[in-house]
Amino acid sequence: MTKIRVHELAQQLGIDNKELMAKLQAMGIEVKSHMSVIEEADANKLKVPPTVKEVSKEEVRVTTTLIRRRAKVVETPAPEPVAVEAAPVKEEPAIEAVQPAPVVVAAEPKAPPAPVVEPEQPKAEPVVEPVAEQPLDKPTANRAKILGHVEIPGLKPAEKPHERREYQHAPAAGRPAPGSRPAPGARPAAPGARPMPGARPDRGPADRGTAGGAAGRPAAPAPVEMPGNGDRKKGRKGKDAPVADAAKGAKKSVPAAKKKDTFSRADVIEKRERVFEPGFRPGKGKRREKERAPEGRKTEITTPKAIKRIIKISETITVGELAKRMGVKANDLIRVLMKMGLMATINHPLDVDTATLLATEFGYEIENVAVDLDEMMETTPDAPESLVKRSPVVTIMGHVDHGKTSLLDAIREANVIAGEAGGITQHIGAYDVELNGRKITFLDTPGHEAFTAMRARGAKVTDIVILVVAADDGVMPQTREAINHSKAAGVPIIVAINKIDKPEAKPERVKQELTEHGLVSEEWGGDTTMVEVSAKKRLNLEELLEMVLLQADVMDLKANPDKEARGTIVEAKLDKGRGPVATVLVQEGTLKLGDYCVVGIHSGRVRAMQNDRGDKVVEAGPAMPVEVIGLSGVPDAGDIFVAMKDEKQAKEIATLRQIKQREVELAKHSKLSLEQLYEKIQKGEVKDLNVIVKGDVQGSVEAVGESLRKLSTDAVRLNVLHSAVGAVTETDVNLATASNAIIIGFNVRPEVKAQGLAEKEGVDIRLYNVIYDAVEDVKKAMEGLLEPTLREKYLGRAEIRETFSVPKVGMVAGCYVQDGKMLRNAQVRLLRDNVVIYQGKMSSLRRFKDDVKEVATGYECGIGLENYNDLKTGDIIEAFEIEKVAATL
Ligand SMILES: Nc1nc2c(ncn2[C@@H]2O[C@H](COP(=O)(O)OP(=O)(O)OP(=O)(O)O)[C@@H](O)[C@H]2O)c(=O)[nH]1
Repeated sequence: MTKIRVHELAQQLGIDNKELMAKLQAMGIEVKSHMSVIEEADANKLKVPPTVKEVSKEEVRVTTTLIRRRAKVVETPAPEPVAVEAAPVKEEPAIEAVQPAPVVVAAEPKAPPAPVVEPEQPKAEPVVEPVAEQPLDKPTANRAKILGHVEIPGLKPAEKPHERREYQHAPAAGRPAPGSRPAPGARPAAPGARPMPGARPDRGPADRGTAGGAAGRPAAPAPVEMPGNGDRKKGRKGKDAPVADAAKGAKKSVPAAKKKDTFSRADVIEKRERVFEPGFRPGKGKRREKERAPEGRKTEITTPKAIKRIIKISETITVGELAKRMGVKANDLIRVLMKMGLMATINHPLDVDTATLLATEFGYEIENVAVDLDEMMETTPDAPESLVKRSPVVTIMGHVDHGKTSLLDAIREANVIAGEAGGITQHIGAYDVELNGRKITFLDTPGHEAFTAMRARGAKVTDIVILVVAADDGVMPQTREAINHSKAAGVPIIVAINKIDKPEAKPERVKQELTEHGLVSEEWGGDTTMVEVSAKKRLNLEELLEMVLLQADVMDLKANPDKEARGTIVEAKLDKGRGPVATVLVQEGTLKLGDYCVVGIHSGRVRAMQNDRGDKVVEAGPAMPVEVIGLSGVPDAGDIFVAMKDEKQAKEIATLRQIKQREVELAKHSKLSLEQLYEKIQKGEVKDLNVIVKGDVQGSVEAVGESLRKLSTDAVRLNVLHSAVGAVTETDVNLATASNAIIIGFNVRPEVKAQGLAEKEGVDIRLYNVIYDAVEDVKKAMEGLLEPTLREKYLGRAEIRETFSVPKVGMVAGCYVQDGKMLRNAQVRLLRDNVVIYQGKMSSLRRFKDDVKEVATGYECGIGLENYNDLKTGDIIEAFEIEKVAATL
């Protein structure tokens, strides 16, 4: 027998505890307090009054989330007590007991028996029936499942959440929802909860009736779907599952059905494809099958057309770029390269041969466009009859202060004064002088530096060199350099012995000294023309020019003026008003106004030209210097100028050159190093080993030079191109670049700029302080036996500005770091006038009073040298590290 506590019963009856206790006592039931327990049977007696003053609730849904409930007392005649009892106790009431409840109250345990809805009861059954008849179960279930997540534009916004909620609740159909317990409210609520079927005009009267019934009640139809849901499920459970299933199907089919009305088939397919089944695209008949067919097929590897299998490169290409162009992974290329014995990264530049090997592996071909470029620029040799005499181009060289500039000026002025075109002379880097109706072109950049720099760029401009030697000074270091540079370029020399007006002038002594350098005067039976001149007094200038013309005659200088012009840039600058301005020395052909041209990496069109006197000219023939306006950029001195008729071609070449320049910079490789020497000798690439020797004293320079010359073999001839006392200079590096030479420094160091240039140009500078080592290295390299070398890495240099004597420590130098950095414990060299006077270790490096690890450029510091005290102001301390470099033979 179940029992119930007094307060629970009081709560159920809606009276307070005391009232209930009084009632119980009146009935003869003993209770002590509200916690006392009474029999259920006794309790039931209390629950059945002759007339029930029932507290019911009137509910009004104010908004979708808010329901207003008002308690109201309904005086109703008591229905059969059984049904009343069943409500709270029975969990699964029979379908017969289901009372249509006023809406949501289904959740209330005290659902009132509702006569209000009595008339609707018979309509409750048919509600489900028409839904069950919907023939949408199978196909719609599928489609609904797929499309359920898709935004359905045809659906009213209010219906969407509704729809979704139903879907969510559907799986709970098997168990009684909590809200479903008060069965009485169940079924009639369902149609109200589901306005959609009801909304369909073809739903049948029952449906409409139900919907109408629901609408007739205070509760709004839409929000009440939850209990309705549960109720319907209950109904299904209680009666027959198929009906419920059908309901479920109907439920789910609703969007599908709706969609049918509002969507085009294409919409659905498009969505399905986008959201669920990329690749799904039903078509009509054969087309559909055709489109679907490839899905099943295996991926075919397509072979590019033959034309696409050719990859054009310009000298070099990086691994990454090659991979991209072949459409393969860079890693695959790297793997193949490793098999070929080359460890490469993605940015590693490959030369044409390697790229060809690699490309062949992947079925591609490499075409070197650079060759094409050369071909494009190539000129057909001129027919002998087309060649006409041209004037010679002269460069003046000589030692400092021997009078180069004075001589140039004197020649020019004399010429101007001589009544030539006159006017104000312009500095354009080159000028013409005339003698007896014949022209001579002088390059206005005296010294061998410019000469060699141009040569290093591949330009061969000068026909004749005038070597100026001061009669009072004789042959000096730069005189020797000039001789060597001219010889290396294979340019004939005419010697101008200057300053003969000076009383102390000794031209004979000069001639004597020159013979030591292989220049023997014609007077003495040699083949070198020597003219005694005075720039100051303008003595023998004409004679000198005559000699130049004579030499030109001997050389038989000719060019074809009747073709597109070719020349060399002598000078170039960016003019604020005129843009890039370049002086071109036309070497063959005739340059005309309006010609298109390509110069190095630039192209352009000749918009204006003027000569060295500032006159506008419309054309310039061979050996004529002319200032050109109209280039796209400022070229470098030494760049080759080529005129062409086709603008497109000019632009194309310039672009290709830009690409090539970039690639060459990437592939910066050394011109020739001792390590590569043997390999190159073996390949037959090197027949002459050119060496430049620089040393601290003449004796050692000669000794090194002589020892090296003796290394010449039948296979390789060793040429000492130039040897001199002093540091390795930029000019030496330029000479080495131009002649593919190696520089050997004996007890000297390269100048900072020379070091940088050598690195840029890939010139090998070898420094020694034992002659034997220098000679041995070259010998071993020639024999292919060069062992791993210890190569030093330059760190920086500091100038000694002051010296201090520190007790117990010795001499310390107050230094200023000019370049790079000073590192404590680095190896150092002490240079006085670029000659090494000490080599050892740094013992201390300080800034103010603190020991520091490193001092950068632009800072001052104190440096002490290990066991060396002979420090002087103006000396240079050079710091370096020794690294081991494996010979790459
Ligand atoms: N007496 C005399 N002095 C001359 C003669 N030629 C040049 N000089 C003087 O020598 C000095 C140097 O002349 P430059 O023409 O500047 O010599 P440079 O070779 O061009 O010198 P750098 O440009 O420094 O290499 C000047 O003071 C000239 O006046 C000459 O024929 N006779």
